[in-house]
Amino acid sequence: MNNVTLHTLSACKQAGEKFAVLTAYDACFAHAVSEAGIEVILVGDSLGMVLQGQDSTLPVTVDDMVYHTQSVARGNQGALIMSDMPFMSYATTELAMANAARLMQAGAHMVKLEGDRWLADAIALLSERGIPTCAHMGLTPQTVNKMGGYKVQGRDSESAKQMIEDAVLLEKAGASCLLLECVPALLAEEITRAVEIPVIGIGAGAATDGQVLVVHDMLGLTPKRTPKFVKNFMADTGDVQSALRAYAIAVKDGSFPAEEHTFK
Ligand SMILES: Nc1nc(=O)c2c([nH]1)NC[C@@H]1CN(c3ccc(C(=O)N[C@@H](CCC(=O)O)C(=O)O)cc3)CN21
Ligand SMILES: CC(C)C(=O)C(=O)O
Ligand SMILES: [Mg+2]
Repeated sequence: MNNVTLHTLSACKQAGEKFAVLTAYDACFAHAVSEAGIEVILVGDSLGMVLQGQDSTLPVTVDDMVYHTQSVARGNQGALIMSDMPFMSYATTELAMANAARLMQAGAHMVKLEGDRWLADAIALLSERGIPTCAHMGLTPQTVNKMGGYKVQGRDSESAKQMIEDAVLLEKAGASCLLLECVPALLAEEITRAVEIPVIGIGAGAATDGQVLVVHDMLGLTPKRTPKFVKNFMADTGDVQSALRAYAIAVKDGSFPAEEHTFK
């Protein structure tokens, strides 16, 4: 695969072609995921739960994210690397600048921040300084204590309207990408149409421009109950490389996510 850039993702959106995203936290998975034709690798702070056994993403540090981003960058074969900024590492614009710089120097091509309109200042600053950003909206796991659990967001008309406005506002502030987690499919579709930047979904229906899953979930390796939006691609394939390819194909041909993976 040729090197994937932000331009590749925008071109996908314009052509109506779907792109695939998976997490990877180490060189081995980064190699396998990028070789399978998956456009974007997410070095997610979900590594706190998946690798460290924590019960939320809050304990993950910038040092953890730097270590895993460096490992992923060494194994990567041409995918775009997006790294999560962990809890409180972008609480002020100064913190955001210093910590995003560390992730970019570790090998990220873009950083992801969780929030809504309050992210505008940090996104504007990072973008002006040459760091592309993805705004992660909807279910934002770093605010699990405020949300009172991992719950679908944007179900009432007021919060849905607010989410659409905030998505447009963050695009205007300079966001290069959006990620929508656990929102009703119709709302995700409306947001995807309302912005020109590519939109990645997880538990957000089939209308977003890209789809993401945690790689351990789609390989059936997660010991706990997995969320509704997860499909085990290992079940019908039997080996890791085939499962990764089957996921890439299913995202591109629109067969994943299906109705059963989607919130109404
Ligand atoms: N292994 C793993 N996979 C993930 O997708 C993931 C992580 N870890 N850690 C960080 C966050 C946490 N995420 C989660 C965790 C639980 C639900 C969940 O249980 N959702 C309910 C929806 C409940 C409702 O209807 O409001 C579900 O039934 O799927 C969703 C996202 C997504 N991320
Ligand atoms: C679940 C995805 C979107 C994420 O942010 C992560 O893996 O940390
Ligand atoms: Mg995350």
